Amino acid sequence: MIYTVTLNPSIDYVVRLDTLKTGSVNRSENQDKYPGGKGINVSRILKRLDVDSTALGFIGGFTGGFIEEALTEEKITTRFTPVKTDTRINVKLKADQETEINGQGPDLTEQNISELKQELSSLTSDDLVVLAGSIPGALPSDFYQELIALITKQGAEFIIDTTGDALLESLEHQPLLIKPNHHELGEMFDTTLVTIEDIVPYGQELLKRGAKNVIVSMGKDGALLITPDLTVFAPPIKGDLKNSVGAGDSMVAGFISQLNRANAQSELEDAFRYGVASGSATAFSDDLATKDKIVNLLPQVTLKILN
Ligand SMILES: Nc1ncnc2c1ncn2[C@@H]1O[C@H](COP(=O)(O)OP(=O)(O)O)[C@@H](O)[C@H]1O
Ligand SMILES: O=P(O)(O)OC[C@H]1O[C@](O)(COP(=O)(O)O)[C@@H](O)[C@@H]1O
Repeated sequence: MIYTVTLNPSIDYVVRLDTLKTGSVNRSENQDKYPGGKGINVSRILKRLDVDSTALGFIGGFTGGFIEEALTEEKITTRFTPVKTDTRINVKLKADQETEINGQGPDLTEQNISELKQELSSLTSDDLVVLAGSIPGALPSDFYQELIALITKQGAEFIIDTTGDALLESLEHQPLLIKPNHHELGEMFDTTLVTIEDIVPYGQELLKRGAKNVIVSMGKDGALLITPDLTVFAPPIKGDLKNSVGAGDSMVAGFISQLNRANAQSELEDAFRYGVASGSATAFSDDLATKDKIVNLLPQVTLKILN
């Protein structure tokens, strides 16, 4: 079974307007509300690709209720830990540029924390846990380390999609996949990465530190897959950008959807192909991508083997 853990879910409130004038009253053209948070997005795309998962995490208040209902409507299994304060609302402003305001996160009690850990207490070596997104301020910054200890003790695998020290500290526990974007990768090493030649050595460094596979996403400039046996570049697919929120999560989900854990080279290449199609399909959609959109883009994915 695949479990996704979203410690800090959100309603993504997408507001579309022509231009955004700060310091003035702006009128939106239209707006939408979507269940969000990185693990939840992974569960939503997996479902669309006919792969079941169970969504875990902290959820609370009327905003949490909206998310649970939306996921139930999409037939996604949830086993969220209920908390007293409201799940955050993240504001995504789509004007000539995309601007995001991501909220803090709910207050959590010791009881909430142990209930979430309890959900991870009966994993087996057949299970894969996706840890994705920011850690709410109410939790210690090394909270993912605590979850990783629980997961690996039971022989389950994990994928982690987060940033900074939380990501770097996870590497020695050999995540099956990590997927920083090139800005996040640069920040981790206190540098700026632009070209493929800049990025590859840092991706390889993440492998050396323990990651089993690394994808470095580069937004409209494509993506790199770096494994111990191959380095592959996927040039960007051309299309009209509608919404880049969730493109990275879609890429992770597309990749996972094709893994049957044999880890063969061709399997990783196919998984990467699905990842790229899923990321781009979401970038070209208002909400997360549909299966049709992903499958239609697959023939446009080209892979350039760099070694
Ligand atoms: N404007 C775009 N055009 C084409 N593909 C895109 C675009 N934005 C994102 N993608 C695809 O989705 C992937 C993930 O997007 P990215 O923005 O890098 O992730 P994140 O949301 O984690 O920052 C990219 O590597 C690319 O394959
Ligand atoms: O947990 P964080 O880092 O605040 O990110 C949460 C936000 O990221 C998203 O999951 C989108 O992530 P990506 O664009 O990286 O795929 C939104 O749904 C959500 O609002």
